[in-house]
Amino acid sequence: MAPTTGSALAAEHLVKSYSGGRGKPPVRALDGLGFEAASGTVFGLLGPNGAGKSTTMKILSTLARADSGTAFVAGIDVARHPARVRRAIGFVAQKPVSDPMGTGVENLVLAGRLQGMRAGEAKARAAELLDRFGLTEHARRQVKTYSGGMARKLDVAIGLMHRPQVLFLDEPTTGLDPEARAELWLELDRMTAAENLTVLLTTHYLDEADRLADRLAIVDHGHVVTEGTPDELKSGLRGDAIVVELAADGADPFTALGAVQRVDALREVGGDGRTLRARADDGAATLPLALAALEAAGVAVASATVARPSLDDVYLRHTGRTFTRAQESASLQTGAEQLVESAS
Ligand SMILES: Nc1ncnc2c1ncn2[C@@H]1O[C@H](COP(=O)(O)OP(=O)(O)OP(=O)(O)O)[C@@H](O)[C@H]1O
Repeated sequence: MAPTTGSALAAEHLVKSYSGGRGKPPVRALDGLGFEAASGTVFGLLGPNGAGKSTTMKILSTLARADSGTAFVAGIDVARHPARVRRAIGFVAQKPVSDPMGTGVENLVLAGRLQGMRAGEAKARAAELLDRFGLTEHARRQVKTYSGGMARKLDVAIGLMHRPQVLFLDEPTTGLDPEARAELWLELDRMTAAENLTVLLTTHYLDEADRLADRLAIVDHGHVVTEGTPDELKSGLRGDAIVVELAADGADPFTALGAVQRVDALREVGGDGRTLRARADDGAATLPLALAALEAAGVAVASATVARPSLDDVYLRHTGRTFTRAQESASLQTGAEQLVESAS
């Protein structure tokens, strides 16, 4: 089926299995995955390791073929016209693509020439991108002397040399320190606005998906479990989280629990030691009621917070486990597979 008009990316019912190797059953990496992303937006695929994000990206960028299902990029069918798709996209892989012995500008110009740009055009575009990513003063240094954040920015610039309509960013900030991540997020914001790009971003960082994506699909076991803007997904959870820490020398937690359970506007009230948790439709309005109930019961409070639901809460709601736990179990599985591999 052709995508909706205005969508730069469209995938429908994608299925892909890999051989499990050595008599093991095949691995079903994608199990009916589908989504659409509007032109000029950043669409995020969020999921723990092994969820199927990279496989989706490989199919959309023509690096792999789906067993079944359809995919369109910039309105072009990836299975029928892979060469046309390749001209329309830029791909920033997890691993660096630049030559560490070359300078920043040499790497960019080479990438442009490989894409068929003339020398003058490639130099002008390289200068423009070096400026956009704040790399102009480092342009003539070898890339091996760059920090992780600078090298990553150069990778993104290389992916943009030929002015693609769609840019694929596979886990762009993995391995960067928090400061470099925050800086790259800012650059990516500016870049999508300036280049009028559609971006497909994969990430296993909840904060990155929240910060960068206009819309998100949460991917688990090869299919999309839920989709929307980060705010839509979080507000779908109905209500803010209220957390109250009781003072160490205050009344006993059972008295405190009983007091807040009597506040009508609070739901899902629970206690864990001296921490009380509850949900409320309007946390800011309900917190004073909870504090008044505690005071009336003679309970001293050390601190109280209201928090909007996080994407971790969204993930928990749709998959039954926290994102951190899913990520840990994926790492454990990978570790176990590596042990089996090295033992056999
Ligand atoms: N070439 C391959 N051969 C066999 N199995 C594969 C291959 N590539 C991926 N897989 C398996 O397919 C599933 C999905 O992998 P994929 O790399 O798409 O997930 P991901 O969400 O991108 O995770 P990561 O962030 O670790 O790359 C995993 O179970 C993975 O082990």
